[in-house]
Amino acid sequence: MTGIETSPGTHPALWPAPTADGAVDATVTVPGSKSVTNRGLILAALAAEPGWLRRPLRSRDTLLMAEALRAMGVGIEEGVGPDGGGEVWRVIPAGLHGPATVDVGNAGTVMRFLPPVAALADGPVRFDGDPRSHERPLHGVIDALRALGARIDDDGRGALPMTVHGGGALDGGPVRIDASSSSQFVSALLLSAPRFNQGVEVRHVGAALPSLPHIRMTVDMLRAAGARVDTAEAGGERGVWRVAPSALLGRDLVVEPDLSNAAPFLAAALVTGGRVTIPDWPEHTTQPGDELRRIFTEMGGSCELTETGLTFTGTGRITGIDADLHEVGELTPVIAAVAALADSESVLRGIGHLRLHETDRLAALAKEINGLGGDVTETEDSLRIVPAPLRGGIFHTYEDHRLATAAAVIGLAVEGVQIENVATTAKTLPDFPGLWTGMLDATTPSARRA
Ligand SMILES: O=C(O)C1=C[C@@H](OP(=O)(O)O)[C@@H](O)[C@H](O)C1
Ligand SMILES: C=C(OP(=O)(O)O)C(=O)O
Repeated sequence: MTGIETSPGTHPALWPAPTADGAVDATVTVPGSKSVTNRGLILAALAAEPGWLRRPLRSRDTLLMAEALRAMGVGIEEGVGPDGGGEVWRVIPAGLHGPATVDVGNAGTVMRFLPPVAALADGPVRFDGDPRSHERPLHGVIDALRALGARIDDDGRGALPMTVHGGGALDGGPVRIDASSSSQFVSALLLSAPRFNQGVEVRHVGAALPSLPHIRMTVDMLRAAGARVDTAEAGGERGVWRVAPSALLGRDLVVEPDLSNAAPFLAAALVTGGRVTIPDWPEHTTQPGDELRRIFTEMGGSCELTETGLTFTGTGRITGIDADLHEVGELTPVIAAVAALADSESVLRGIGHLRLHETDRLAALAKEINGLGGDVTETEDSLRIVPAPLRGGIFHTYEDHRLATAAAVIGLAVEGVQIENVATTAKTLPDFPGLWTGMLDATTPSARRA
């Protein structure tokens, strides 16, 4: 399938993935949600008054977002809350200015959510990022912004690098886009739309739209900031979202833990027959990671949501799963890792769009799990994972944070897994190796398996 190439002998640092010598029994405080933090930053930057983000995620993707907004004139002060209770960012909106340059890294949220903001700036904003950012689809945002009145120079591929020539305002209005390759096209247009002269009406045309929970997150956060949004769920047309022009409120937003980044830790409970508690798991949330409760329960564990958080308990026995992950695609790598350790076959469906994520995740997962002796086959939009005895070896990660955390899950049960460039986890999870070894250190001898 799509070529995932590795050149022998050029491995950036290899991290020996720790094996678990017993059942984990730990409480793991997972840092804030990437998706909530980056939406929170945009909405606060576009508001009519200052706002706060409490417990924001401080990782590569969110720092790139903050830096880009600062480059356009927004004030973002990073500090500690008055009660000493964790990090707080104060966001002070200001007129949006160009010329500015934006480094998007390999952050989908930065490369898609910021061009509509840049269209409101009063000068040119140049966008560029990691080599992979040139390959990730952006046409939905570029074409839509042009249709809504923006001037954009790109090289004609509908991808980065590009310059958005902000004109100080944008007409807005109705627009049709094909967002089947990324839900972030829709979220991008909706987030800035209260500041467009006519708001926006986005109509998705094309094949099925992935990651609907992330669009719900956009809609919920817009409404919480005072925007008026019409959706199919509120009685509107299917595949159509309308945002009215309005001022946005400055909020005091507490960022939820990143439930997708809780995945490897919950998986550790499943794989080792142990128990992991994630504090502050929200009772209601739009984060796709909430689906892990159902998915990992089906794979053999059980979970309990209490005031302390979510406690997930495994039995040490893992059952394969047949699951459509179209709406929760970013959970796939860790679920695939667990499936590779299961005692029956798994099929993960509806995930063709993952070929356009940080790397081609279907090709990368198949190649790397098979490199350890696994039996994974890909179709254009699915993975079939058949149990097979795994052995140690190098797990390449292709600068994909979720490939690295997936490898760590396999490493719990398989001796000698070496993870290439584990530092790539910093895209969304600061100090993953520290959190991971901390979880394993907290394994109590009484909880260890015989
Ligand atoms: O809006 C968001 O915060 C996200 C939407 C999803 O993107 P796609 O729809 O491109 O999969 C998800 O995979 C990504 O990690 C975060
Ligand atoms: C797809 C992902 O990220 P991005 O926001 O870069 O699209 C992800 O985090 O799994």
